[in-house]
Amino acid sequence: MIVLFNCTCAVPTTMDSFHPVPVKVNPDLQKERDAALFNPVELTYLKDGGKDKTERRRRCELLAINDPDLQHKDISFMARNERYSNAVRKAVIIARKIKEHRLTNMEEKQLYISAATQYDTYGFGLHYGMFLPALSAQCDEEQRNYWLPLAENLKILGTYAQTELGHGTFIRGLETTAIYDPKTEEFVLHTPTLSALKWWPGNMGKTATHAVVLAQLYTNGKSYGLHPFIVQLRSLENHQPLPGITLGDIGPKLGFHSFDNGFLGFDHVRIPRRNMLMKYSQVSPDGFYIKPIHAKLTYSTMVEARVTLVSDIAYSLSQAVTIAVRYSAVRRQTEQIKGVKEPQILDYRTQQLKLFPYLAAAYAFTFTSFVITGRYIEVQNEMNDGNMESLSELHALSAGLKAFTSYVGNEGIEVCRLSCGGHGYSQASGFPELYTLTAPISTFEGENTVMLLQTARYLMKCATTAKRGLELPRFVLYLSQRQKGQCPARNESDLLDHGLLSDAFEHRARRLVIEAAQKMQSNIGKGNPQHVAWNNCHMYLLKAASAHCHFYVVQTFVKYINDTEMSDAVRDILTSLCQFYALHGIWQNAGDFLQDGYMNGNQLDMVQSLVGKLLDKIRINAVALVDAFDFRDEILCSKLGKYDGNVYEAMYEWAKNSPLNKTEVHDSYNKYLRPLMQSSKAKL
Ligand SMILES: CCCCCCCCCCCCCCCCC/C=C/C(=O)SCCNC(=O)CCNC(=O)[C@H](O)C(C)(C)COP(=O)(O)OP(=O)(O)OC[C@H]1O[C@@H](n2cnc3c(N)ncnc32)[C@H](O)[C@@H]1OP(=O)(O)O
Ligand SMILES: Cc1cc2nc3c(=O)[nH]c(=O)nc-3n(C[C@H](O)[C@H](O)[C@H](O)COP(=O)(O)OP(=O)(O)OC[C@H]3O[C@@H](n4cnc5c(N)ncnc54)[C@H](O)[C@@H]3O)c2cc1C
Repeated sequence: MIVLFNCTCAVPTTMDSFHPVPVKVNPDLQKERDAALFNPVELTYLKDGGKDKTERRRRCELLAINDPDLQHKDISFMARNERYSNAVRKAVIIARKIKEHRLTNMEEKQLYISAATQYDTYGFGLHYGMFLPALSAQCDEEQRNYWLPLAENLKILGTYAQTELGHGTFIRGLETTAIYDPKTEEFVLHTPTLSALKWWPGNMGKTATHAVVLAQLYTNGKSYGLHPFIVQLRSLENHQPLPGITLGDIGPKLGFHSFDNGFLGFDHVRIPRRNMLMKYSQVSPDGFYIKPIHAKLTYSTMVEARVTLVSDIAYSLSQAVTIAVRYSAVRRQTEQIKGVKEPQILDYRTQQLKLFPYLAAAYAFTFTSFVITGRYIEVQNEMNDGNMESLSELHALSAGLKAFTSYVGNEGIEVCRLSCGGHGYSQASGFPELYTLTAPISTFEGENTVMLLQTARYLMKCATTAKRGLELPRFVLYLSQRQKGQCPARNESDLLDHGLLSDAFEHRARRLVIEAAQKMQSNIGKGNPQHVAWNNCHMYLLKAASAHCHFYVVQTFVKYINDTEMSDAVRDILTSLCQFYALHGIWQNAGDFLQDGYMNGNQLDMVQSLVGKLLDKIRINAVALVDAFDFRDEILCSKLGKYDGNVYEAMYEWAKNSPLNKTEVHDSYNKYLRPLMQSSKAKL
């Protein structure tokens, strides 16, 4: 995104403050920073995993931000074709620069890419985000040695082609076929119907030369279900689609305008036998099929992607609250006392009630993303040793958390936009790009309702296991514990206890999981087949899965504060934020806590009163809390969320760049308006 305005008034950064020292900071924002009760830099270090890591991140970001080759006009002022072309141009430069800057570590590469692309999508997003992970996870040794160097060195560009026009969720129902022909030792890929066209894969419309294609495998006349194949789509000489392959862009979408999501059809396309990715299942030259050690290993690329999306949501939500909180500190509205300055909108309780729950959620999700990423790595290591025991647990956890956090994240970004009034609707705010980039996370990598139902399916099994007194994995161990009678809180100070708050969410999750399991049992008891009972119980199952994820996030937030070393000042504010996250969650879901008498009306009154009191504690630190996310202006890409708070100047400068302002009088005046207004017999 554009960097013109932000750089003009900058002097070099200091070590502790990453932000260029502006000529003048809006006094309202300065006042907020002066009043904060903790040093935001400390929290930045904590969030990044230490001062060294923060400095390394800042260095990577600066490499991209200061690079003249990566500059361009604001994408808001570009048409789709130009955006696509610009994204490809940048992707190519990024690849070259990563080498030049010798960024070898994956985290550094990601930081660099995210600073270089900012609010736009990355032109090789699917190549790095899914194609390479799919190859890494699904190729056998020999295939890895062949394909990975080609993909890593960008000799081929890939995508992940799973979804079809007729099926996205129900992947067992995908129609593309890969029929093995032992005579030639080839698979024949075919699209038998219109609904079998691959539809949606990113970077497929115009960019990719290859795809990992998910297709139904047939050999010796028998169907063996979905398997991954690597297929060349376009010529490496002239980029033309290869014979038998139909390719194109699916057209404009709500967002992702720089992305060429595509369609793909096969007309009996032959590929060598060894283009089936054979780490887990194989077809021998004579067509003999060897099945995988776990039936769902083909789905592993999606599990990895879902884990990553939890961090992405935390990042986007952090950006949204940074914009909205800073803007709310400098925006003044509605005189309260005649002649006295209008208050900062951040002082309105309603504004705080809009923003602070999402500020707290942004931190909660950041800490949750650390834990789930750690768990992913553990399970991955176990799987590399041939132990698949924890795959189901990881699937349930990642599917549920991806859905839970993206629901809240999308809602939060929209609430932040609304909280900025009219200016939130301008592209200058950054919200339209941020919202449309984040919105599809609720859909892709597994539609959210469907993902929560997958978590519920796992929880139902765990409830049965618990009932039988058998052992459960750690993250669902609470299901085997007895329900505690009533919430023991007698006064407000009891309700601030992290243990008590976590217990309340645990109680709610256990009750709702058990309730859903009972409803299922009674539905089946009435003679309903499993799938009918399941459908009848959707409302209980969804609630149970959501409550489980909510508990997981609260518990993770509490544990993070308990287990992490930090200064008293930072601990104090994170403690308030965590209390607020939990209490606000109880208040918003009061019915769940009252329904079985776990809490009573008096306790709920206290919860509500505490939510109000904690608003003050957060209010004084709100700007410092968003400063601690440490987004440079060039990354935030928002005129409302600028670090210096000089919002109106920035908006005016930005608007002047609108292509409509290129000429004083637009062409349409001479074409349409002038004839209309100057004709004596104008007909409308
Ligand atoms: C220089 C280098 C730098 C690197 C930088 C990197 C930069 C990266 C930038 C990235 C930018 C990316 C941009 C945007 C990307 C967007 C891309 C989007 C991609 C996609 O959307 S891909 C398509 C995703 N599709 C889906 O997710 C489909 C969802 N559907 C399903 O997953 C399944 O069909 C299902 C789970 C809903 C149902 O499956 P199925 O019918 O087979 O299963 P059942 O319901 O019958 O259950 C059977 C049992 O299987 C278990 N199960 C299901 N899934 C899994 C799994 N994944 N793992 C383990 N187990 C699984 C069920 O739980 C059942 O178990 P049970 O024991 O029988 O109960
Ligand atoms: C921006 C974007 C990028 C994408 N990129 C890729 C890509 O790179 N590669 C790729 O292969 N795909 C990609 N996809 C496709 C994406 O993965 C699918 O759209 C997604 O998995 C949802 O599937 P669907 O479209 O079939 O939704 P549907 O399943 O048709 O969902 C429609 C509705 O039906 C409901 N529903 C469906 N099944 C059930 C059920 N069993 N129980 C209850 N309710 C149900 C859902 O909850 C939803 O409300 C992308 C999609 C988007 C939007």
